[in-house]
Formats: sequence, structure tokens, C-alpha cells
Amino acid sequence: MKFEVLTIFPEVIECYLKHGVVGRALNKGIAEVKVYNLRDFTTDRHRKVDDYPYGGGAGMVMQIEPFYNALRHIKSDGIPRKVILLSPQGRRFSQRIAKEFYKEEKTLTLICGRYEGIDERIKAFVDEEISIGDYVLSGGELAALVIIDSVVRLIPGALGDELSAEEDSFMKGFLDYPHYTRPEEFEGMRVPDILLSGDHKKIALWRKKEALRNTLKNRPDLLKNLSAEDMKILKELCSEINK
Ligand SMILES: NC(=O)c1ccc(N[C@@H]2CC[C@@H](O)C2)nc1
Repeated sequence: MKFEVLTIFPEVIECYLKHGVVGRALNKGIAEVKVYNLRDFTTDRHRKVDDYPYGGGAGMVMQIEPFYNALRHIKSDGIPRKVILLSPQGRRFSQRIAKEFYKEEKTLTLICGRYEGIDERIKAFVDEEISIGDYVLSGGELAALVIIDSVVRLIPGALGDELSAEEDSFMKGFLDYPHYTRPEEFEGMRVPDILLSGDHKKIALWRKKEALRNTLKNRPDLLKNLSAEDMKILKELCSEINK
């Protein structure tokens, strides 16, 4: 899986790519991220990327040319890619969209704006606009990293052997179950006995039940298309809660 990022702050992207799951995946060569500094695609000696807005108003607008020059340079290899603009106006990103991007196997070219935004004519070169949530950020870089991180985790081998993206409970559409590690007791709070039992079948059942409990409590909207088994556990849970 290949990613390309267009930004005026390449360091912001590069420093995140040095660590953890994404860092290891890049070192293993199962993913590749190329970061392009928009200022390298300017033509004036001040490497200007922004200008005053037509129509007046506060703030600056990013000029189209550096983006256009960068995209023309990148696209000259003729490889199919999906050009994504990060903005609050975009389609809401989700695990489902991460899977969609992964399955499409196209290079994802992520356009990160700053200031008040990018000249509207950028839309002529964008395939899709994506938002990671209903809030305004100072730049598209964090949103680009969210997409990179969530898609890289789906690549086989990215999470190491013992883990898998399928295990991510969000993959199954529920919230996660509680996690514990040593010490067995901390400030009077004990680890649930079931987790010390070594009975893997019972532990799996407990984890599913707790994932359903968390989902029922915090995101009941995710409780749809339940399997018969999950419905049975949910019913047990509800009767316990209503005791
Ligand atoms: N919710 C989001 O995904 C999101 C994306 C980008 C963003 N800010 C940039 C800065 C200027 C403009 O290009 C857009 N804010 C929020």
C-alpha cells in the first residue's frame, strides 16, 4: 500500500512515521509513504504557498499552483491513485472507509491544507474529500495521519503475528472489551477472576459480553445485524442490568 502526502510541514508527517506499528510496517516495506513539501513546487524565491483571499476577509488562502505542480509531477508516473482532500466538508471517515481504501489498493494521495483553506479550484484535481470528524483543525496533516495509520493496520503483517486487524473489535462493529495486565491488584481494584482462570473459551465469552456491554452503554447505534449468538449474550446482559 502506497501513500503520498502533500504538505507544507513534511516534518509533522515524517516524525509520526518513525514510530510504532506504522514505523515497523514502513521498515518492513509492506507500506510506503512519500511526503512532498509543497514549497518545493513553488516558482518564486520566497517559496510562497498562500495569498490574500479574493473578496477580502481575514486569513490567507493556499494557492492552487503549488498543489497543481506537485500533482502533475507525482502523476507523471501514470500509476492509478486516489487523490483525497482532507477537510471538515468531506465524507466522514470510518473503519469501513479504511477497509474500502485498503481493498481498492490504489495509491492514496493525501492533500493537506493550512490557513483558511485551499483555492476552490483544487477540487478539479481531487477524487474525494474526507473528514475525520466534525471539528476544525489547523491543517490536514493530522487527518492524513489518521487515514495512514488506520489503513496500514489492515495490511497483513503490519500488526505482527499474534495480533490481527480482524481482532480489532471495531472491525466486528463493536466497541472494545476491557484490557488488564499486571499487577493483579492495584489500589484495591482487582483483575476480573475470569481472566486469571486460563479457561480461554470462558474468557472469549466474557470479552464478547463486555464488548457488548460497552457498546450498549456508549454506542447503541452500533448494535445492528447481530448474530444469534451475540443477540443471546445481549439478552443475558439486559436481564442482568434490569435485575
Ligand atoms: N475534520 C477534518 O478532517 C479536518 C480536516 C482538515 C482541517 N483543516 C484544514 C486546514 C485548512 C483546510 O485546508 C482544512 N480541519 C479538519
